[in-house]
Amino acid sequence: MKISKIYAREVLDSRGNPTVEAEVSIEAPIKGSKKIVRNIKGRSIVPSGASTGELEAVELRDNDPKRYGGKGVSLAVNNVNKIIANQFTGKEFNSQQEIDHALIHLDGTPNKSKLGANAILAVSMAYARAMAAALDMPLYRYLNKSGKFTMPVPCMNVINGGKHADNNVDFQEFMIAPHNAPSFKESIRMGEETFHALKSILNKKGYSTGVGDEGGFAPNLKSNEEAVEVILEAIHKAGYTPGKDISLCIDPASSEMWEDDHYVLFKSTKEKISSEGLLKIWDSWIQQYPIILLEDGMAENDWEGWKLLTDQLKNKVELTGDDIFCTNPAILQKGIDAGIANSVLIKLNQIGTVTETIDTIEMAYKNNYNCFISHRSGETEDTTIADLTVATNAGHLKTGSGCRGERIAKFNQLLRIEDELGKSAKFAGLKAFKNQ
Ligand SMILES: C=C(OP(=O)(O)O)C(=O)O
Ligand SMILES: [Mg+2]
Repeated sequence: MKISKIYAREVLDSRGNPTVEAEVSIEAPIKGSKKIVRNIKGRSIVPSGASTGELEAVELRDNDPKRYGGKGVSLAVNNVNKIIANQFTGKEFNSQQEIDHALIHLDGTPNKSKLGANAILAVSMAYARAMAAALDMPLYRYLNKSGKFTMPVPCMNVINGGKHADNNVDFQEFMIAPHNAPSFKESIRMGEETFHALKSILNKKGYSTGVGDEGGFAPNLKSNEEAVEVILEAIHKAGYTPGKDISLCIDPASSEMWEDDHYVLFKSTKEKISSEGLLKIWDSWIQQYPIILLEDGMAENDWEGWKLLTDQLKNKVELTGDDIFCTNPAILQKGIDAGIANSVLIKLNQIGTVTETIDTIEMAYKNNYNCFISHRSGETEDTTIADLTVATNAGHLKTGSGCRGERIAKFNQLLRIEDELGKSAKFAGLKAFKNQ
């Protein structure tokens, strides 16, 4: 189908920073007629990270201090409106791969630094939406290749720390995974009930119930362990059993704690820890607490630490690589060859096209790695990741928790998808996680 228009504008993300929204219109034939066409428009918005991996595709920002402190996206928007629109309007593409490879070629750099991954991904995702609409199918069907659909366990980030909150908690994300449920709908209910119980526990203890970037609470606590302990208390208070009904996932975002050759608990005690020391912490946490997934347990530049971590814990929990892989198939291949991690975090804007994201997912599956689909800390109402999770049968995703609209948008989209699929979609449950 032919592209009739491509247009981008600057809109806002959940931190109030500008980001790129693109609209792609295509000429779709009306059923039964080859000549009469209708214009179908797809629209999508790109999210933005704060604790980013060094090798992520380039998010093009203006660097003009007078606009959003240098974070404007007018260069990326112009690249869509001037360069991509000029090249692609009137052109016909036969598949998502074809347009995405044309975008990669037009950019011509290895990390999408010329046009910006934010410009490229906005167009790639908007094209996917336009195509899905033109083919009269939901996005999750358009992105699906297997004919099978799985509803994911929502890993809900209920305590925020690290770079995502102004508190004293060093580790970035403390998530609950309500896996002992018959459906996504019930799983979300269990998660939200726990979230509400956590709020009342924090209140009673005199802690703040203000929230961080991803919607989890962001209290000042006595220690990082206390974050886990109040969550376990909340699971009990909500009427569930930790480990049996709801387990924990942790993303300490270790790259943020990495300084040359050691880690620093940069927000609490300022203590310095070696890779071996950090591994000891994870090993004892996994023995003490019902943790089923540890993301970025080591830093992106500490491949030796990652190897130690993988060798010691790969048969116990899911070890997900975020900053270390950056959703990049070439880097993931290196990780597979080196025996690092057993799961990969999937963020569309780390790599910059829908096609490359799916390439990474397929490579992971072929090598017996899990895929954990993820939002960014700067999000919008765009719900592409909800459809992507169901389409790729990833079985689990993280998209924040209970009280911020840009996170709820993904939950609501998953509720819609489950409702629409009815019995044909199975809830992933605990087996979505490696080693469970
Ligand atoms: C979602 C994350 O944060 P950000 O979007 O800030 O990279 C993460 O580190 O997994
Ligand atoms: Mg992470």
